Amino acid sequence: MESKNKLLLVINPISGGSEKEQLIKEITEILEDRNVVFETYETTGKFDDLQIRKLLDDRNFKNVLVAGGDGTIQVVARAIQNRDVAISLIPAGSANGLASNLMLPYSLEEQIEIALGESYLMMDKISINDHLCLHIADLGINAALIKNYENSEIRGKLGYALQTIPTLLKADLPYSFSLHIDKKTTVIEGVMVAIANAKQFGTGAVINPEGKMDDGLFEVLIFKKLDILDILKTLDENSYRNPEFVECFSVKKVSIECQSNVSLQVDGEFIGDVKHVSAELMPTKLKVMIPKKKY
Ligand SMILES: Nc1ncnc2c1ncn2[C@@H]1O[C@H](COP(=O)(O)OP(=O)(O)OP(=O)(O)O)[C@@H](O)[C@H]1O
Repeated sequence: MESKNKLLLVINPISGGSEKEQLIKEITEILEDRNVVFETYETTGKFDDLQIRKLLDDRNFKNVLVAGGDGTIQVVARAIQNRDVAISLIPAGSANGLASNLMLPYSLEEQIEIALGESYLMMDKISINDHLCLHIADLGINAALIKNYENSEIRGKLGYALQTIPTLLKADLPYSFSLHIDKKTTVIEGVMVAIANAKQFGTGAVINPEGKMDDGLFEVLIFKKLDILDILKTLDENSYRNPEFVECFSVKKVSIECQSNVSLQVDGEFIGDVKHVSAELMPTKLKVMIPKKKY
């Protein structure tokens, strides 16, 4: 009785700090115009993954269209687990890190066309200290900045900017990391270790130019110092990377020990201050709808 192509629209009403009434109205109009059978679920911030999982199991949806930020995409990906259900995106968060890697068009019409299209990517998933990572996690100065931002009153880009100097002053740089890869241990000093499935942060900084989200590998990048020129180069994907600034390993698994507690963030969410990080490719992938031209 249920249509195989029925779509579940998941909307986060608070993501990106913007009202969603107009967005819901526009999405609804486009889907109705195209005779798409769909249901809408608005997140509440509580047990959303369980609620969405129940909807997927009860109603046989094959596609979930997510209007939200990276946190909302995470919730939906956790609900999907290893089910044969695709995820498609309408970027509506504050940073939209994952969406920025998929080269999605700006227009809502085109985003929905991609959601209803045929092109998809089987995206790798990483488990990091038992947290799902789809995009980029990091250990060090960027995660410390996210922690301080989350504890501060001022939101948005200004909020981040205001936390930069105090974060740098408080940080005990450089950190000392021991990386264990394929039974080999490398001890290295740096300001940040990134564990990256994708190429770039939502800000546009391309920290992992070699990154491919469907190659069965992820990158571990050790940023050795805070060098403004080298940081600026990350804004240009093709620029030369100074090996004194960043070192990169492509892996399926890594464990990292820190000499003292270091901040960890996963897909933009601060996780905690940790001494140990264990990251491993998960056995299942996530089907993500993408534009026809390869991302
Ligand atoms: N109805 C709701 N009320 C309050 N919080 C909610 C609601 N629905 C979802 N959330 C919260 O929204 C967060 C996810 O937001 P998301 O990352 O998608 O957007 P964002 O604008 O990028 O967020 P942030 O600025 O926090 O990164 C989760 O912490 C989730 O618990």
